[in-house]
Amino acid sequence: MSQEHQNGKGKGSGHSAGGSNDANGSNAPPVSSRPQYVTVGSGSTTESAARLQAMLDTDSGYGGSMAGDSVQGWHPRFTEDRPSPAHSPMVRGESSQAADNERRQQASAIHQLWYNQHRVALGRSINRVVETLKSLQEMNASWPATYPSVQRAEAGQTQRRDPRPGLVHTQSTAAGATSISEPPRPGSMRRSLTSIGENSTEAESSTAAEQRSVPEPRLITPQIAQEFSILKLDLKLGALHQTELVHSLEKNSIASLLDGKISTSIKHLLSLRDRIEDTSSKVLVTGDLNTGKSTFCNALLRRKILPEDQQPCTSIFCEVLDARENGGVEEVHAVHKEVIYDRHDESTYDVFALRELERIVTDNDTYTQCKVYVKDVRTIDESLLNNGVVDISIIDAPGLNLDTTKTTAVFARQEEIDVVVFVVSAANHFTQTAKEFIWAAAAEKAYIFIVVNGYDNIRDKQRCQKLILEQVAGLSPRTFKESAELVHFVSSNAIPSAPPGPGGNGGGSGSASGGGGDGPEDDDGEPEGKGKGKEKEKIRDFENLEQSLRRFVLEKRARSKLAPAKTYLLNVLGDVHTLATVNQEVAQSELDRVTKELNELEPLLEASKKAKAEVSDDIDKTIEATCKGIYDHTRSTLTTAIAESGDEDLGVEYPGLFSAFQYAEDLKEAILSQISASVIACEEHARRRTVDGVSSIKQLGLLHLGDEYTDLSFRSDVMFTRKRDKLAKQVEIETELWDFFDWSTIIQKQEKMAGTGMAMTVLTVAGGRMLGGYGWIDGALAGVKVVGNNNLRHLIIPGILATAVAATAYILSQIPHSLPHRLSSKVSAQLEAIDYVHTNSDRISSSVRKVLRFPADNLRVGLQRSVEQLGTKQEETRKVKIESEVARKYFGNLVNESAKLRNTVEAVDLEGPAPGVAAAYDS
Ligand SMILES: Nc1nc2c(ncn2[C@@H]2O[C@H](COP(=O)(O)OP(=O)(O)OP(=O)(O)O)[C@@H](O)[C@H]2O)c(=O)[nH]1
Repeated sequence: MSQEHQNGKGKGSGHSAGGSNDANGSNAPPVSSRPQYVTVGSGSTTESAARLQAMLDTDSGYGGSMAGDSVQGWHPRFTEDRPSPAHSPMVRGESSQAADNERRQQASAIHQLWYNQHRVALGRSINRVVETLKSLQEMNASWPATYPSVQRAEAGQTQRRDPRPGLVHTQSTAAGATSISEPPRPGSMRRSLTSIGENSTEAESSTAAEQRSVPEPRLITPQIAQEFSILKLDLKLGALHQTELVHSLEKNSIASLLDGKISTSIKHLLSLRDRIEDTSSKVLVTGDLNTGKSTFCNALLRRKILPEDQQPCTSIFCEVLDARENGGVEEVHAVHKEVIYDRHDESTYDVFALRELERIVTDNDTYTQCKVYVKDVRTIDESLLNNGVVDISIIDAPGLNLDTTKTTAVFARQEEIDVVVFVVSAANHFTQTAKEFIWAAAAEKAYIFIVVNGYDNIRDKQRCQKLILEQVAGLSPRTFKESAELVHFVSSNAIPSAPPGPGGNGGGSGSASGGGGDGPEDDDGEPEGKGKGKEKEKIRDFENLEQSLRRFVLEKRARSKLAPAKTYLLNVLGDVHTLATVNQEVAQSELDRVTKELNELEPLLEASKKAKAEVSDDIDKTIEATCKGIYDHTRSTLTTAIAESGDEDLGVEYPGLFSAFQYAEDLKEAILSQISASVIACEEHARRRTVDGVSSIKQLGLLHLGDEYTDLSFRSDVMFTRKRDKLAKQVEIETELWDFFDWSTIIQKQEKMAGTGMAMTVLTVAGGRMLGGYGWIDGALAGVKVVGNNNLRHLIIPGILATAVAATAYILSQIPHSLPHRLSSKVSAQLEAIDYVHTNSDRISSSVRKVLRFPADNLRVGLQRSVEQLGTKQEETRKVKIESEVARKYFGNLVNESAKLRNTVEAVDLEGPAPGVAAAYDS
């Protein structure tokens, strides 16, 4: 019974790529660009089927319903080389078969509708999640997201802080927030202990409780860290624990790792989107060596296509596809090693005839896999390769052994593999390799279709079933739960098959007709009727398997095709939700922190600005007042010192007349050194005032700058060392003879004495004034008057002499009294001439000003810097505040958005049966 290729025949509306072998899909569909549902069968579509068809046209997800969304629409490539299949001709004719066909059509249409609704919903969700992830990536670039990390309870470490630009930034989390309401995660996420000691049920004494170190509050519990499934960072660097690594890595490194994870996730989501848009499905048949995998595939195809042997022979992956995908030509494409197969690029494979397959399959040095294009000998009602809804290819994998297990596991993990059929020998049960493979595959695929082959060899069939099912329960509980559908006990070699040649037709659709030539011998030696009965039973069992497999592939396609997308979406959304929640908290705590910081900064800055202005004024005033005080003090001190220098006891002994000049020199020196001493005293005074001044500036600095104030070392002893007063050099006074006569005193005394008696005058001159006074000449003249001229003539000479002697003696005796005054007056006059007092006062006060200005300027600079620093800090904090506000808003929205998206994705119910489908197939 060969299958006819019926392009456009018997279709409600044409298949978009019906009859087109154009690889590029250039043959646009005649009516709409969307592919349309293929009505199969006799062509007699009923009203209800037509209605369903119409629904599919409007809500197929291939076009209309997707329009307006950014969901990727129909891809022409998915229809390429996929002509509509022929339907089984009506043999039984008439009503019962027509009703049967219609029922199947309806079931298929309903299923397609149901499937498409879910597909569109998931497609939309994928797009939204991709957009969400992209925005998260952008946010992560501008505001490095905090990756949740676990604080180890036993470590009791203080939370580490991570520097944000210019400011200290909380790395992990805000203290206090101890938990996050985490939505339930998909899958069987196991909750582990939250921390050491938390599960301790032992009673503890109150003292122990007091002494026990309280673990720091944690925002991220270990469970949450564990629950990261997609965006979990793979931090396997060195011997550090993951959480320690999260802490030890810089925040930006974490952010860039996260960025990489997000990119990978986006890529995967896009490939998942392509995958759910794809109408093709792949079934991987695998199992232990020689368990009858090839025999089983051949039985499914009802043709002896794949080589069967009693010894292991399949060494490469053989993918059996409908020949219509190869322009209707039956042939083998043996794919070269390490190339990606492209049917349109012959350099990627070698072409062989079907009969050469056995040789290729055993020659595993040249090829890694081959594509076997075969014509389907069965109608679409029975065919597994093409059934009008989906194109299925069957992949016969090499038997599992040390060399192939890994390859097959990798193969099974491929996204294109919708169903893994595991063939196990009824006699040998599951080997260790088989168990390991199923464990691994079950984690990936959730359901495994198990074929227990060679059931004909088993005598105690019930025991075999029991033992196998027990093992399945342990290996894949979900598969076990649906074992009626997913675990089948069959004898593949009992299925009649056609030879491999072109157009070969083996058992055909009427396979229930009984065992063909390839059927096993009735080795039980039982009567023929009973033997035939057994054969029929084997065929029925196999047909049941086929129906289940079709259901599994078709009806539960949603699970195999859409479930990975749903699971992945839920996982990624769960991760995004966790990240968003954590980062919302972090952004909030960051915002609180910077807001507080800003509130504190503002008055600080104001105070700093005010202090800067005030302190600057204060300092200036203090310096000026100090300098003025020092100037005045110096001036008055020096003036007094100079004025009184003659009155002081200068400590110079009068050595006598003969050393009068020396005496004058000594006196001069003593006067000068006395003045110098008072200069030094003034300097000392100024020094003390300067020390006070410097110290008060320092106090101001400490008051306004605190620790920021840099104290300058001030050495008061160095003051006035460079510009010393060189008084001796400035004053040059010659001692003159007249200096020894104190004319002013003499004249003064003479004035006082005027008006007294002559005798007294003479006596005075001769006696009393001998000791001092300058009026001796007047006295002498008065004496002349008294004595008379004659007497005078006798007296005059000796008198004059006596008087002169007396006067000289007097004058000389007055030297110690008169000379200091005289010299002091001369020094004073000369010092006045050189403006000595002012110069020194100015020198000292200027020096003080200079010294005080140094710390004052330093303080001013410090205050200026403080204002600038506070200003910069305020700017940065404001920036961080804005960033944190944006981040908090963003992550807050992301929390809601991810939760909403999760609800949408969770609402896509792939677990329940497609409406009406089960009933349609229950026959
Ligand atoms: N009795 C019995 N023999 C079977 C059954 N299925 C397959 N065989 C035989 O088991 C042998 C191995 O079958 P294959 O299909 O080559 O096994 P395989 O698993 O494909 O082998 P490799 O891929 O090479 O590992 C063949 O001789 C088959 O005829 C069955 O259900 N019952």
